[in-house]
Amino acid sequence: MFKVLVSDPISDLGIQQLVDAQDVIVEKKTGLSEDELVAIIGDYDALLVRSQTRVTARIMEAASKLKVVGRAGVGVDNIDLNAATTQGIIVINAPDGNTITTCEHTFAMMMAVARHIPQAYLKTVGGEWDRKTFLGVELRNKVLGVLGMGRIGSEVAKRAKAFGMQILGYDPFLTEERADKLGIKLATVDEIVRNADFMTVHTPLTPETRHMIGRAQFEVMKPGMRIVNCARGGIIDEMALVEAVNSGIVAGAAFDVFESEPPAADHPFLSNPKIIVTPHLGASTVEAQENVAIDVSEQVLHILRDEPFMNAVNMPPIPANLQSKLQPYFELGEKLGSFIAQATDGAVQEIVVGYSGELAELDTQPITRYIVKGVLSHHLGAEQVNVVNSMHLAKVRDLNIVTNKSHAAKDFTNLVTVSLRTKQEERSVSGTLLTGYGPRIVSIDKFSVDVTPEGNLILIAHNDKPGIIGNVGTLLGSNDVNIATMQVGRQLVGGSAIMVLRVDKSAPKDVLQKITSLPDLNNAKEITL
Ligand SMILES: NC(=O)C1=CN([C@@H]2O[C@H](COP(=O)(O)OP(=O)(O)OC[C@H]3O[C@@H](n4cnc5c(N)ncnc54)[C@H](O)[C@@H]3O)[C@@H](O)[C@H]2O)C=CC1
Ligand SMILES: O=C(O)CCC(=O)C(=O)O
Repeated sequence: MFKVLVSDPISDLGIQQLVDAQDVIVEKKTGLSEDELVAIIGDYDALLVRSQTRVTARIMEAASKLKVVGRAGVGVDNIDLNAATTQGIIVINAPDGNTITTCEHTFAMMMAVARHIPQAYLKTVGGEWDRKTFLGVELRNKVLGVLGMGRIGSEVAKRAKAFGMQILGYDPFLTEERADKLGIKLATVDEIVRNADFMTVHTPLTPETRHMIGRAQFEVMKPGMRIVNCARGGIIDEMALVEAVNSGIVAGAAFDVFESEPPAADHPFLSNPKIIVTPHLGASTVEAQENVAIDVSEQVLHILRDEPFMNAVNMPPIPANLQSKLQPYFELGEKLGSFIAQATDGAVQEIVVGYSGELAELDTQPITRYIVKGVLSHHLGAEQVNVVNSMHLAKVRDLNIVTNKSHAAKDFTNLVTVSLRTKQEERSVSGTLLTGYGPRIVSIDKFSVDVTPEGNLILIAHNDKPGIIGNVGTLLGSNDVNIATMQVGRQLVGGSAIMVLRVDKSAPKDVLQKITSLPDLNNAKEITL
């Protein structure tokens, strides 16, 4: 008999299939503290949560029988995925079930902020009949900027068209072809903030999206913008938003999510008359809660019964017969994928993976999954992508993945090459495993290098001229960024060249910009591995 613990309020109808299963006992215990969960989790084979329960490393460590944690929803930021992977616990989510509901909440928020509905309601129930203060704006003919054109963002864009809005969309995976299909215009973040009348964010919270709308964006924003966040707190810098509202740049904002939830009683959003808020209700409809609970219950049953399952968000089992041969290449593959994703500009259209040497004899698909994971994690957030779902995520984004094999591996026993093709450019990186030294990057584009793929790197494209290395070193040094190692690659004296620096700490963005504007320097990118 399998025991399933439901530790958050989850739709009864949604978990009915678990309750009805002959081989499952379901127990509902909500509102437990971490200590209480640690004390009882050892009895259970599966744990079902929404977003309240924080499934911490301590809980995972105490979960001696636990096979699966099921998240009835999308975001898994309340679950320690690394701890789950370490303990061999599969984490699954229900990515599709609350898309429409959250999209509709976004619209509810957009309309509420356009027409001051919460503020007008409060006055009216307070006994005032104020028909002057709440002059709103129409959505029709307005420009809506959508940052993040995944499941929810795409549905928002579809509905916005029905309201007669023009839509500008930005997403690292949005190509012009897909934008055309959706009837929207592909734009940059900068174009969106300068031109949109309304803006809504639908990205995960990742190091890249944290504060993607901050002071710099508010400074150039079209005055009178109205902003909605029904995705994750922190994508928009809360304090910068309050300043922009107070200075009149932002006419109104509607937030369902906060950097810290619940927000403190003195959080400035809660007393600002131009900012309306809801307590993370994006997914809170009868339908969505049923959908996500049905989806997650179905997959939990499959996992408990050792049947094929979907929607895993952490590490899957590795094919046993190949494990010892392939495993050393998993880390290399993921790092090469991450490296090239960070080095390349534009929406990714194709990943070409080349295996040469002895590797060409093996089924290298598991390595490819790690490579694709590395590429996608940079844009989708590390907690969303894993080796189970990386190929699927690539497929739904129309990303072409091509694998080439060759027995010749130049000077190496094995060589893995990852090339990324975007609308703007094509770049490639090759790596190998050096016995006794581990993963190494041995070429970038056409240049030979020898770089250990870890830590903070700065990749610079420049012309091979005297004094460049000194100029870069001086600039970094004067900004307190210490260079640990340096590699330079060139083909011809005086021709194009690259420089790869390992630095002891991340270089501030403005320092990278200054490097790019040095004479004979073409660009500088920070790459974190
Ligand atoms: N308020 C609520 O109750 C709910 C919130 N959510 C949140 O909504 C967000 C979106 O969810 P889905 O659409 O289901 O996810 P999704 O994974 O389908 O879409 C996210 C999109 O963001 C894009 N993205 C990543 N980095 C970006 C960047 N720097 N700039 C622009 N786009 C970027 C990705 O390429 C992806 O297409 C997530 O944060 C999710 O946790 C989801 C459901 C309910
Ligand atoms: O369970 C909830 O209500 C939160 C939903 C959410 O934020 C998500 O699915 O990412």
